[in-house]
Amino acid sequence: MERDADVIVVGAGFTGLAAAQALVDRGLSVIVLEARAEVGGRVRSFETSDGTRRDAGGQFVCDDMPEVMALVRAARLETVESRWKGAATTVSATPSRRASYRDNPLYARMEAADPTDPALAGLSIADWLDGQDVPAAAKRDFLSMVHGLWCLPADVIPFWYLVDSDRRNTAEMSELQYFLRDSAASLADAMAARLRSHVILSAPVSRIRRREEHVVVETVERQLTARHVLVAVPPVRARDIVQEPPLPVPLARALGCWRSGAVIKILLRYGERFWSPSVSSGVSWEDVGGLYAFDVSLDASHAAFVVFVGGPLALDWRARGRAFIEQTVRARMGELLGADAPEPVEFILHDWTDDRWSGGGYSDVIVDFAAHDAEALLRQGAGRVAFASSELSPSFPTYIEGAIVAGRLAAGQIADALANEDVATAASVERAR
Ligand SMILES: Cc1cc2nc3c(=O)[nH]c(=O)nc-3n(C[C@H](O)[C@H](O)[C@H](O)COP(=O)(O)OP(=O)(O)OC[C@H]3O[C@@H](n4cnc5c(N)ncnc54)[C@H](O)[C@@H]3O)c2cc1C
Repeated sequence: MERDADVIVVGAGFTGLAAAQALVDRGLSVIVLEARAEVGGRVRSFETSDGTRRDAGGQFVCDDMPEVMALVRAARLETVESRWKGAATTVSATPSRRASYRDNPLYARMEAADPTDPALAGLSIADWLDGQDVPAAAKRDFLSMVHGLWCLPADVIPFWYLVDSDRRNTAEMSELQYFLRDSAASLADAMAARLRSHVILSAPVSRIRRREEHVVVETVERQLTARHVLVAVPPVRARDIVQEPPLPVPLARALGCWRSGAVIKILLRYGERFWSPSVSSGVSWEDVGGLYAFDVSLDASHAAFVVFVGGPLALDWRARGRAFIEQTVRARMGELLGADAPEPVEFILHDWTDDRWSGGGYSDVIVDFAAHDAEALLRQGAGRVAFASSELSPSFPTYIEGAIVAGRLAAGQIADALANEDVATAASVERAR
C-alpha cells in the first residue's frame, strides 16, 4: 500500500524535532505535523522593542546537558553566560540571606530517599515535609522550590515521583549556566531548517487510527498514512487526540495520570544594568513561595530580569488579573533594586497555564500515587503508536535536554521496529517463492 511516510511525528517541540532528525538519519521518510504556526513548543521567543529576541519559555542550558550543548555548537549559536552564582538572595526580614535550594538539608534527604521504598508509596510531598524535623525556614524554601519548579501544589504530587524525577537530573553545576543570545527558539529553528519540507505547521492532529499494517493520522485538512506514528506531545495534550480503536486500558490509564501545572514568565527590560552584583545571581522571596527572579542581561546595555511565578501562586495571581500581576511584580522589583531604580522600559508577560498545545508549567507531573509504571507504558506505546516527550526521558526529564533524549530514544525504537518488519516481510516473500 502507498503511504505518505514511514513515520509521522506529531509535534515539533524539541522531542519531535530530535526524533524526526534521528529517523531521517536512519534513512526513513518522515512528516512532522505541528499544531502551532511555529516550531519549538514550550520553547518560544518574542521580540522586544530594542529588537532583541527573548525567551518566553524554555531558556537555560548547561555544560552537563551534552545533547543540547552539542546541538548549540553544531548550529554555531552564541551562548551568554548567566550571572547565576549558585545561590539566590532571599528577600526576607534577615537581609542578604543567601539560599541555594540544593544547600537545603531537605534536598539531601530527598536525594537519599528511594523512590521504590514502600514506606513512601502513598505520601505526597506535603505529607513527607510534615514528617521532617527541620527549621520552618528550610521547609518553606523547599516548598517554594517545589512550587517554583513543579508548578503544582505539594499535596497533589507523589513524593516518590519527585525523588525519581530529580534523580534523573544529573547536573552537578547550575542548570542556569547559559542561555542563547538569540533565544532557545533559534535552536529549534535551526533543527527545523535541517528538516525543511518534512515539517507541516498549523496542522493539529485530532485523531489517530491504528490499522494492522499502517496508521492513519487526521488533521482538519488532511488524512495521512504511515507505518508508524510518534506522538511527541506532553501526556496531558496527547490524551486530547482521539485514538481508534481506543488505547489498551493500562496505556489509557498511563496517559490519564498526569496533570499540567501553572507558570507565568515575565521579562522586565531595563535601559541599563544599574543594579548591584549581589542581586545578579538571582532572587527569591521569603514571604511568598514559587516566585523567583534572575538577571538575563545580554550585556550592560541590554539589561533584563526574568521573573517566574509558579504553582499555586501563579493560579492565585492570574485569578486577580494581569494588572494585579504587573503592579505586584513592578513593586517587588522596585523594592529590590532600590528607591532610585528606574522603571523597566518593557514588561512582557507569558502565562503558560492551560496553554492550548503544551499544557502548563515546565512539564506535566504524575499525580496518581499508584502510577509507578506510567512512563514505561507510554514509552512502550501500542503497536504502531509510540509516545515521547520531555516528561518521559530517562535523563533530564522536564528539560530541553530531556526532550532531545526522549525523542531520539523513541526514534531509535521505531527505526528498529521498522527494520525488523522489513526483515520479516523479506523472509515471507522469500518463503512464498
Ligand atoms: C516557562 C517555561 C520555562 C522553561 N524553562 C526551561 C529552561 O530554562 N531550561 C530547560 O531545559 N527547560 C525549560 N523548560 C522546559 C522545556 O521547555 C520543555 O521540557 C521542553 O521544551 C519540552 O519539549 P517537548 O518537545 O517534549 O514538548 P513541547 O515543547 O510541549 O512540544 C510539543 C509540541 O507538540 C505540539 N502539539 C501539541 N498537540 C498537538 C497536536 N494535537 N497536533 C500537532 N501538534 C501538537 C505543540 O504545539 C508543541 O509544539 C521551560 C518550560 C516553560 C514552559
